[in-house]
Amino acid sequence: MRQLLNCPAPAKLNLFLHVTGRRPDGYHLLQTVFQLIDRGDVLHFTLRDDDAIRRATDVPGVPEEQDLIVRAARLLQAEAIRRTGRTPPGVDIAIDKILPMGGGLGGGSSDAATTLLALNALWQAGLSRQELMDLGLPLGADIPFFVFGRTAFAEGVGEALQAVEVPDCWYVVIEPGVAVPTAKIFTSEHLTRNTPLVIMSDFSSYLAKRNGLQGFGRNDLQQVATRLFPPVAEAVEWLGGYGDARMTGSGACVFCAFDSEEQADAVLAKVPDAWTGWKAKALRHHPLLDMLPGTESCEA
Ligand SMILES: C[C@](O)(CO)[C@H](O)COP(=O)(O)OP(=O)(O)OC[C@H]1O[C@@H](n2ccc(N)nc2=O)[C@H](O)[C@@H]1O
Ligand SMILES: Nc1ncnc2c1ncn2[C@@H]1O[C@H](COP(=O)(O)OP(=O)(O)OP(=O)(O)O)[C@@H](O)[C@H]1O
Repeated sequence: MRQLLNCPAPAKLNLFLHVTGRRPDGYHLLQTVFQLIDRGDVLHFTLRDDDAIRRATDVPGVPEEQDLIVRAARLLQAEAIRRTGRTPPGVDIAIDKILPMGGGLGGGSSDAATTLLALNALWQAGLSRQELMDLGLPLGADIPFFVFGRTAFAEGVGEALQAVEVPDCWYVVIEPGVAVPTAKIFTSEHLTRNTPLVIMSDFSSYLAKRNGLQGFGRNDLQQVATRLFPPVAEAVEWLGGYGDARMTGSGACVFCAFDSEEQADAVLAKVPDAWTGWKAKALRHHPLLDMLPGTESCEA
């Protein structure tokens, strides 16, 4: 019987995001804390009788050949052949796309990371977590974090990761209804690229002192995104009435942390109809990691 695996691809929030410099290749040096949350896409992997890799679901605006899921699967297949001399079986990959594209929630990157983790197990390709992170990085700066799979303080372009403890909490997230192209924000002449460096313990001791997530640092991409995309500015302003609301990634989504689910529910009930709003719980680690390395790990 052909093996079917159903695997989660959770979203991330950037609790703060500082742009600290720019590399000669144009990529930006960042400092950020990545937080996984319990909302995301779900991917379904079904092995094939041949060696083809196919996407089984149409994703509007993303041709199959450009889909990060397909590109990640092909990269891993080539690496598995190089290592073992054998071609692993092909796979059909269906996707329940929940996360908005251009939302700053890292949906495409998380899909790609889940593909790497799931196929590495399914194919018994034997790559270590670090090797999967290295393989994913050229496809997207957020992919190593999703493979790493724990709340993390990140530097470099997001690939230098250290696990960090943050308090459990709930988030209200607003989708302002626009898609923000990441490159457009990073290439803006208005972007500040010289935020002073912090060290991880600055963040940790701030949390310990304040006993909560509100207020450390800022998102340096927010000023540019809100100027170019007014609905993002409106969402920041509205949610800011209930706490320290800020944008995740390069936008468009805006979030605010709450200590309890009840507090999150109370704010969610007031979100204007023009926007999509939802709540999510902070995850300490990626749900797939409980399940790996055995393929039996994914919910079948
Ligand atoms: C802003 C973040 O969401 C923070 O988590 C990520 O750094 C963005 O990661 P991503 O969407 O995976 O971005 P990529 O697909 O790697 O890059 C898209 C484009 O954004 C710009 N980019 C991205 C990441 C980075 N550290 N510096 C950049 O300048 C580059 O122009 C790049 O061509
Ligand atoms: N499987 C995929 N899911 C979503 N987007 C994909 C996928 N494959 C490729 N893409 C491309 O990647 C772009 C960014 O999508 P993604 O959902 O990762 O955005 P994002 O949430 O803004 O990410 P980030 O937080 O990393 O900036 C999309 O606009 C799309 O063109």
